[in-house]
Amino acid sequence: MVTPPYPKQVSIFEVGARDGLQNEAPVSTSDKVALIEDLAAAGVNRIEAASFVSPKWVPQMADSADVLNGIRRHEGVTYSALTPNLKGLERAIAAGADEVAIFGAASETFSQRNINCSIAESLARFTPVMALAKAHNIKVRGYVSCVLGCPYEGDIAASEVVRVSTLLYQMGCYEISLGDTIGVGTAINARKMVQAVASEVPMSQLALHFHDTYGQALANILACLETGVSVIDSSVAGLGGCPYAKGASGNLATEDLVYMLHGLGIETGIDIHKLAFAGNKISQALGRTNGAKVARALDI
Ligand SMILES: CC(C)(COP(=O)([O-])OP(=O)([O-])OC[C@H]1O[C@@H](n2cnc3c(N)ncnc32)[C@H](O)[C@@H]1OP(=O)([O-])[O-])[C@@H](O)C(=O)NCCC(=O)NCCSC(=O)C[C@@](C)(O)CC(=O)[O-]
Repeated sequence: MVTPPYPKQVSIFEVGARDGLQNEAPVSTSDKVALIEDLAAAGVNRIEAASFVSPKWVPQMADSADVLNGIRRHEGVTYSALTPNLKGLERAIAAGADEVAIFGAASETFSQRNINCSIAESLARFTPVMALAKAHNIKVRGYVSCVLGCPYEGDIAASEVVRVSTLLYQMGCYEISLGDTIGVGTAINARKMVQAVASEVPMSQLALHFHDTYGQALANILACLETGVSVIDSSVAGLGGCPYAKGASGNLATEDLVYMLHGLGIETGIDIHKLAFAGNKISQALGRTNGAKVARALDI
């Protein structure tokens, strides 16, 4: 069923418990723990579970250490955490994160508003984070925000996306996740952006992280799959948004992504019914409807 040039397999990096819940009404630590365990039970093997940022900036993530300490670890599952600086990394190490992520931006203004420093300052701040992570044998992922547009600056030059992605890769990030933070991208632009970054960073080290604000994420991902990219970030139940990007909706819902991929004959290792169960449960805890169209249609 898989027709070249689509990959046979896609690795899904689930960000609902972090990118999703950081921008939802607060839920209890036990609801977060249950979500992460439900995701693992559904076959999700890469889960961003925590964020060791300033609790003053993002109070929803203040209990990240308790979350990581509270989960029963499933074999073969990687539990990841955001770490903006050394203090974040030290907290993540103490809490037993398997891997961490640093996050920069291709937009100066977004960088200032999100992490309170310029792009250059952020890269300097990441250098000791990379060194300490290396000393602890912890893999580091790199995010680049605003790859297809910025809430403050509008269009972002592809050359800037390539520059920041390349610097993070050269610093030692094993994977670069390209964030359409406010979901403004469309298919051809998205594909061109990925191809531009792939001229400097190997395609096998790239991931897509597309928010669905304008309902374009699935189309954009389909267009980008043709480039050979095979890692996709998504958020169960379409949870979340971005605290510094007004109007941004959540990442593409994992249920909708998995449905499309399985329809194309692309393997994910995920049981869509168990996934929808996980999404319904956290949606109930939040008192909102499940944002995944597929989960609503499956009616579990
Ligand atoms: C980066 C900082 C910390 C700089 O924040 P700052 O205020 O410039 O930092 P500071 O070094 O001056 O420290 C100020 C205070 O914060 C504390 N602090 C400092 N660091 C930490 C830490 N790690 N953990 C806990 N506390 C910390 C520090 O100890 C101090 O405490 P005080 O002395 O005032 O009591 C802040 O701006 C911050 O936390 N920003 C995070 C913003 C965030 O989480 N945004 C959302 C995630 S990014 C995203 O969602 C996009 C992504 C990745 O999904 C991709 C996409 O969609 O585009």
